[in-house]
Amino acid sequence: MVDQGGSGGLVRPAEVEGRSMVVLYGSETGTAEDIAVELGRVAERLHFQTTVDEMDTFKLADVLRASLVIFVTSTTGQGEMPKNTLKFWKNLRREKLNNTNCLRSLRFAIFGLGDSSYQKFNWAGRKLRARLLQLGATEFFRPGEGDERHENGIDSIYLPWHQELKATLLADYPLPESLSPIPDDVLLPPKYSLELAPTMQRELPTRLKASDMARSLHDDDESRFLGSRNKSAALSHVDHAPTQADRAYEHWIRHKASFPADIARRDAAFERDEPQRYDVLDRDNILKDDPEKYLLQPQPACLMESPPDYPLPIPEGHFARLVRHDRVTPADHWQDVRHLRLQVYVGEAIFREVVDHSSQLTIVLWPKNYPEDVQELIIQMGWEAHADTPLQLLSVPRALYVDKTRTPTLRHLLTHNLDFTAVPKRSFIRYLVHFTQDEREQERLVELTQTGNEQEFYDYTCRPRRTILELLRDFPGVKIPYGRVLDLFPVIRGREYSICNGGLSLSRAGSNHMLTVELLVALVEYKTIIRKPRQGLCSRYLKHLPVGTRLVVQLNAASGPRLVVNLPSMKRPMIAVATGTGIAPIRSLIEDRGRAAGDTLLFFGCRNRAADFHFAREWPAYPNVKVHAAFSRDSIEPDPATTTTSPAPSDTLAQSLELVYGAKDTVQYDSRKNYVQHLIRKHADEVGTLMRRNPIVCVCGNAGRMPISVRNAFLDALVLSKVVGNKEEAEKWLANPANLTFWQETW
Ligand SMILES: Cc1cc2nc3c(=O)[nH]c(=O)nc-3n(C[C@H](O)[C@H](O)[C@H](O)COP(=O)(O)O)c2cc1C
Repeated sequence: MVDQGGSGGLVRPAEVEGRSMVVLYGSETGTAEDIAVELGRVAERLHFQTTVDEMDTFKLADVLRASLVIFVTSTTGQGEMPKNTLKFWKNLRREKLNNTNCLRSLRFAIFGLGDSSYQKFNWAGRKLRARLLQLGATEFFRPGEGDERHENGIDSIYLPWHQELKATLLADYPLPESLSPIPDDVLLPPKYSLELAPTMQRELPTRLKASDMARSLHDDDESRFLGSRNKSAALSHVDHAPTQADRAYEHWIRHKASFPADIARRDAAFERDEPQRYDVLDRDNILKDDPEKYLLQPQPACLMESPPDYPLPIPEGHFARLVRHDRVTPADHWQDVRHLRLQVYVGEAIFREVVDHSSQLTIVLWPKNYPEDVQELIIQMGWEAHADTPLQLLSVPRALYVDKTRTPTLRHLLTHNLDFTAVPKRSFIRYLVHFTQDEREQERLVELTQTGNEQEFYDYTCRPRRTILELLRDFPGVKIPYGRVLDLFPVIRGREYSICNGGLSLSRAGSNHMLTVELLVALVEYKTIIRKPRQGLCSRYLKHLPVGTRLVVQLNAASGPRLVVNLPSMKRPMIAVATGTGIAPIRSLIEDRGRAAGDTLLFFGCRNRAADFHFAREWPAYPNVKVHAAFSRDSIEPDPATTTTSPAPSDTLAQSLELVYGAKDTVQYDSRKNYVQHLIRKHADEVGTLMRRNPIVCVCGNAGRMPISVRNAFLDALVLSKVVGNKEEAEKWLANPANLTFWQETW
């Protein structure tokens, strides 16, 4: 019988004086964090007193207290440090530390994670390492650089690196004779823990327990209100009786710091109202202001029971409500793209900032799990008896947002906080060996994670994008103790999207300090060898999200320079390149710059004119915006400048490039394709004219090849339009910030 709390029969690391390890990570989407946690486990097995945490939680002085420090960081943006390292990194870069040798007592190792399709491969790790060495720190082990592009992903480099690290640690920091390392097959105590709440606490939320998980937020808050009213009545014998709706609403507001109560009261009417379903058609310019509404298909029917829209206590979060949800690509198109509109309460300060400055914003949404998936997992694991019992959380991962004013249940954590539809990591599978009595299952789980079987592990997990829930279905003997869920399951992370509107369309509903934020989201769906279509958690969540759903979101400034700061910046010419949903931040910029903006050249790439030429009907409303669209799957349209006896337009271009470069193979030019880079070359004269006028140049869309091809096309266009004489000069010209302001947002 597996111990459900999961705390029996554990071996703890011994306390050896002066033997301590700190593992600090910087991570955007959890990969580096996972590796840091695994390295922490390695250190614990070698009896180091170990701490694993985000870089930003540590001061330099704290770092110096540990005998050894391992840094694990991914690279984000264009060679940038992850968000949760920025404070630490800023401290480390202070000028006054230069030439002080202040880190001479620090002994460190570093593992960087990156993707070699980015120009600045692993730059975060490299920058960090260079600075640590500059400040006198000593590297006790060679640096590692994992590459997502490698055949087996980061593991191809990480696995041998961490084996070697382990051997180095044992050799250079030997254990006292009385101690030996804790073997890999022995279970360590959980890092995070929870237990059933004491009976008194359990009694308070019984009304919550009894209610259905799919209830609305109002019901939920009402229960919470009634729960807390019972509690205060028991304590003070005072029982007020305001209307339930008012109390529930007040309760909701008071718990959310970023939403000032006075604004909340004023906006109470909005909260109670149904979302407006019909346009007032006699409003001026309704068709012009909202043209996309009249092109779209009806909102898809919600086929699944939605997760409850309980608001998570997200730091610096804002309340939002989904007010429109449309699929914008035809049902038979390969890609399901959604246009969402949210009303977001931001408070006066942020509202002013957005109105006064630009809307180069991103929005972060936290997806949730569907009740039917949660129920399946509960049954599969045999957690029915405890699923709705209030829990006491003793220690939780940093990114787990739970409302401290209530005792959550296991079902609540599985719905709102834990991601069991993620692809299982190796450490997860290794853990499971302890939780099945079936020898064949144990054998198979060990086999999957053994050194040398990386290919098999990838074939089972990453390639088919098998989820944790599916893996658990394959191993019915595995029964994870509920006490281990925080240790085993990854935390649901927010997903960041560029907003796709700006200017007045963002802030016109401004009387209540409410922004109307639009998103253009391509739902991620894969076909793999597993028959069931694969979906990312957020895509699955968004796909069925009904209008009216309430969410808590974060708004962040997008990376890179502010492009619309004053009138002169709006009057600057702009060359924008976007592919697919990369048009989102560009549309936002175009709306911000308004109709009197400087000349704008937009190169847009998608598959078909009819299916995914997003916002096509809006562009003619902007007199200074000229659009060149490349439809990669439509046959190339005939160029009126050429006759049937002339070479195809692309061939003509190839010839002119040959003239410039002297030989065909010196340019990466594919004469039979129709992508944005080909249009940039084709319209080199227009590009050159704007390039001469100190433009803003933006590239948004897929990471990987696209930005590199676009850059090459710009180099060619600079030569073709005679801005410079040759490609070397073009390289220098493009790199000089005096010639242009460059902004890239790729993902
Ligand atoms: C938006 C974005 C930007 C990225 N930029 C870079 C980059 O400039 N250089 C690089 O080597 N890798 C880059 N990567 C790859 C990540 O570093 C890599 O996927 C890593 O495994 C992510 O780890 P994390 O989940 O801990 O953040 C980028 C990934 C994303 C999603």
